[in-house]
Amino acid sequence: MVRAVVPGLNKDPGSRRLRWLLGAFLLSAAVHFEKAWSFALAGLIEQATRVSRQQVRATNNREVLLAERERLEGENGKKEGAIQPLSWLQKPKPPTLPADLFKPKESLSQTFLADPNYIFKMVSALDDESEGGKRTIELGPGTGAITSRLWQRYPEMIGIEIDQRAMRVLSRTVPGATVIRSDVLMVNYTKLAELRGGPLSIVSNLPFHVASQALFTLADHADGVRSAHVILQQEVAQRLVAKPNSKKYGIPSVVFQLYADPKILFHLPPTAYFPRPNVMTSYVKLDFEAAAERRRALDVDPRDLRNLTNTVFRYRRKMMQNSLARILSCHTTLIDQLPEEYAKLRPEQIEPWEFVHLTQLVFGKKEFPKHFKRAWRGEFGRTVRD
Ligand SMILES: C[S@@+](CC[C@H](N)C(=O)[O-])C[C@H]1O[C@@H](n2cnc3c(N)ncnc32)[C@H](O)[C@@H]1O
Repeated sequence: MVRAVVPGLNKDPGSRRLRWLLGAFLLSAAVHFEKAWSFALAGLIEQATRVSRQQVRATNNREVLLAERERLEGENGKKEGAIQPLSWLQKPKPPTLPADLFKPKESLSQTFLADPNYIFKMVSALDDESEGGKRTIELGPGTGAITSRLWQRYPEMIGIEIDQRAMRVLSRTVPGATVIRSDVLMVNYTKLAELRGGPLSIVSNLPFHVASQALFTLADHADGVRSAHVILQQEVAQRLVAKPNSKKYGIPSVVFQLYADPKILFHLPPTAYFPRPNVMTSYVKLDFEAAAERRRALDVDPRDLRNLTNTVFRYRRKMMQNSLARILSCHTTLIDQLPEEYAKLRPEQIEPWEFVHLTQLVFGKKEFPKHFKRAWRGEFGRTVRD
């Protein structure tokens, strides 16, 4: 065959090797051509099969969806009607952050408010009257969901944020706002109030992991704080307002009902945030100004009051005489043993003002002030023990 294709090769005896090479080349070309052809054929077949499989799947989906729609329409009494697009069954998408924002950190409790209606309601509830709102302080402004609206109303406000990434975004979303990089637990609110010319109005969607600590920090600086409007987990909010003889009654109930008048203003569902928390939340007002007179009349060292409540609530199920035994034996107190009226009670049965009385007895403070008794008489439906 090679001789026929290249006739000149026959005459040259030295070209025998060349003839063999040419023959081998033509043979391998034929084999490769066949292989390539079968590959191409296999590819075409595979693609055709995939398309038909997709079609089958799509048909199945459509049938399932239509069947589901008919079922639901039947349940709702709508037997007939125009065919709706299949997307009607899809759940609404949760709100997302704009593409250029960072990934929220769980360790910083970064659940950002995403519902403008709740933000509007939150800001509307504020009543700071300082010049330009210079005493308005936002704790943890994050990417500026609240700040952008707050700043329009209070251009002299200050934000306190720990995350530098959030601060970078804030400098773009609310360029005019002043934000300090700090930990909200480390701020000296008394000093800040002095610098801003009076008690502060705090507003915050508090990071959950430090929410209680942040509130106790504010209580420690109660005279430097006018009010705190804060979002808390509903569970924590309910503990602030719980009354004696209930499961939720505890240390926060005693401290904040004495130091600020806590009030739940409204609740927010998880859908108001991105990412969604798996708990309900509440917007709470703590009115430190309204409770100022009472706070001053308490006449106890707040640390003593805290020490006592912490001790007794650590042993919720124990009677006071047992849980306080160690304090009574360790400290030089005005009393050797608890008065009868308290001894057999459990901490959850004792009202906030009675904890003040107890602190004064145990830690040797002044006589329980008469006007204080009057102020509290009947407020919790009980009369003062004499
Ligand atoms: C629940 S997010 C609220 C963000 C924003 N205010 C909003 O509502 O969308 C809490 C914010 O507090 C910040 N944060 C967390 N721990 C903090 C701390 N110890 N001190 C200051 N800011 C903190 C987080 O970085 C985050 O921006």
